[in-house]
Amino acid sequence: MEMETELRLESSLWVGNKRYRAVLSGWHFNWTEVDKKNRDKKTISVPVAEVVGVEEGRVEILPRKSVEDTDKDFTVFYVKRSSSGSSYGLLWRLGRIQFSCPSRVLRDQWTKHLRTALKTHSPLRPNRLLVFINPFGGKKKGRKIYHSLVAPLFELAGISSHVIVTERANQARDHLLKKDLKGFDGVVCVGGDGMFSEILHGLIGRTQQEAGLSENDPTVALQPCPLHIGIIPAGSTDCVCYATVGVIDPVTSALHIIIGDSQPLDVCSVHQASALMRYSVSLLGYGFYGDVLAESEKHRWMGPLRYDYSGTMVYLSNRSYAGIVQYLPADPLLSSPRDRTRCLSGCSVCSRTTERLFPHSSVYSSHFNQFSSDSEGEWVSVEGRFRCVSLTCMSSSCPKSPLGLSPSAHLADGTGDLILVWDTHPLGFLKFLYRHTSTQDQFDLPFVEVHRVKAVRFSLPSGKEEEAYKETGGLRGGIDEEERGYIETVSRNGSQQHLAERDTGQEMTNEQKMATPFLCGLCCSKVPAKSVWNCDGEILSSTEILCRIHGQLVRLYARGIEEGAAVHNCGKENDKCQMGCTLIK
Ligand SMILES: Nc1ncnc2c1ncn2[C@@H]1O[C@H](COP(=O)(O)OP(=O)(O)OP(=O)(O)O)[C@@H](O)[C@H]1O
Ligand SMILES: CCCCCCCCCCCCC/C=C/[C@@H](O)[C@H](CO)NC(C)=O
Ligand SMILES: [Ca+2]
Repeated sequence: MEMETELRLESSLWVGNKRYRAVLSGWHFNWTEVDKKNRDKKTISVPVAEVVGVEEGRVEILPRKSVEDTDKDFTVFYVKRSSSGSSYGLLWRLGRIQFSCPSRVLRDQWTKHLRTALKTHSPLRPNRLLVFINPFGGKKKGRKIYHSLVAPLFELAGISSHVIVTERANQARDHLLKKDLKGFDGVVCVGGDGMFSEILHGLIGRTQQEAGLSENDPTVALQPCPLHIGIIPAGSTDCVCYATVGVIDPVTSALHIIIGDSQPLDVCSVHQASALMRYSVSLLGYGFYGDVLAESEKHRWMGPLRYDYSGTMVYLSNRSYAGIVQYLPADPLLSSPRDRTRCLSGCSVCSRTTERLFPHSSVYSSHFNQFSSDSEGEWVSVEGRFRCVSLTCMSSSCPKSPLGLSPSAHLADGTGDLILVWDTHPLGFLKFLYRHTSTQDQFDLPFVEVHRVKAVRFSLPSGKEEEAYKETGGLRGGIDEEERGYIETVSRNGSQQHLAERDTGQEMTNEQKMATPFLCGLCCSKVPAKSVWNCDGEILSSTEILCRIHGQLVRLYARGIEEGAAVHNCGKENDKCQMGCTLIK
């Protein structure tokens, strides 16, 4: 046995009847079979940060925990990447190896050193977690997913959890706003994007309350949240999980939580006049995405299928909406939404942002304010008719769209991508939508623009707030056979020239809007002149809004998409792909 520094340990160990040389040194723990011929020798190397737990004896945890406590054995549990990769990121599974030592003293040395190394190399591992389970999310399997797949792993890792199964919407948010959170290292939500949004609002709100900051003021530099958020996917849409982990898999997410991975995330605050409306991370969408959400709310009984049904109905309704979009461009020298890069684990663009936002290396101290009224002069303004206006702080990849709404967007660069889809022929818009499902560039279309931004304002052309319906006079968006929209030609240069044709009608209440059937633009004559905003799956009650991106406002137990993960055109798992698809790195 050799022991150089406190954290280096090397000795012979047995696994079954085979002898191994095991080494704990620096950041790695590895073991190599010794009696093999050189060319067959294989070393298994596990980063210490990915060791899940070390137990005395021969331990199994599945189907239930069993311990055979022999005094010369110990078991190491670690993160093992699954060979059957998934559609985007890598699946993580629990690896296990049982070692036998020549003596009890050596066994105790190994367990002690490994445990000390774990603490040293992953300081953000949680000890105590607050867990909220939405029992009604997705296929209503939240409780089962947590208790059968996640809780045994937390127990193995020595994490104590306080579990709350919610009984009403917003219970988790209210708890985080009001109750004592002392002693918790993080908050875990078991549910979908809606449940994540509750946690996000609760934690951001609580942090600002404690810092004495007003969430309503869009110019205030909000305080980053000290508690990490873990997402165990169990919803209908788990876009935030997919875009930050690369796979929708409760075990993978639980392992990221256990080892204390830390992924900062940009958050967009949405204001009306000087009041905060909501926060968004994945999609703030007006037009198509707002209409799909409003329509889908009427068909909740369909479950997750309601989005496909509503998407088709809204597409057929063939709508476009007038609006004025103003945006504050981000520094084009730092990155671009068209640079065809991808934000992967350890992304250098996001790391540089961390250095810029937190120059004194303490994430929770001086947060640099990226946004001030000095930037007022730099706003760019465009006006016209849009199929959709979308703002996303990250790629927003999801199983339906493996590369996402904006494939080169960054999780934590302090910016969002503003996607403007000008009015166009229905087939052009279908092409745009379809490209989200493949590797084809959805921005390489003449009626689409994408801008990397720090803030956005949206307003209706004068008079539009009072107008609700537009007489279409038949085919809309089909007047000009060109793909580039007919309205775009008169209004996209930012000169704020108003549309030649004005919408007419009167303002509807929200309830009326929700009750309005989606009328088909091909055969019906009246459609509403205003859409609604879809804010991460919630409908906003205002149309005219101001949005501001707050760089790295929250941290998730995740690490972004790991390099080497593959994406299939077909969106299927590697081993199930039947289409001979191209792999995209
Ligand atoms: N006990 C509860 N009863 C009713 N609603 C709840 C409860 N707990 C949480 N919610 C609400 O349910 C909404 C949807 O939850 P979640 O995101 O987990 O599931 P989902 O199936 O993905 O939903 P959606 O697709 O509608 O976003 C959330 O906005 C949350 O506020
Ligand atoms: C002809 C094929 C058309 C396919 C169109 C695919 C477009 C997919 C783009 C999906 C982006 C999802 C972004 C995430 C949004 C979430 O915030 C939100 C809440 O869960 N989900 C929805 C559906 O609004
Ligand atoms: Ca971003």
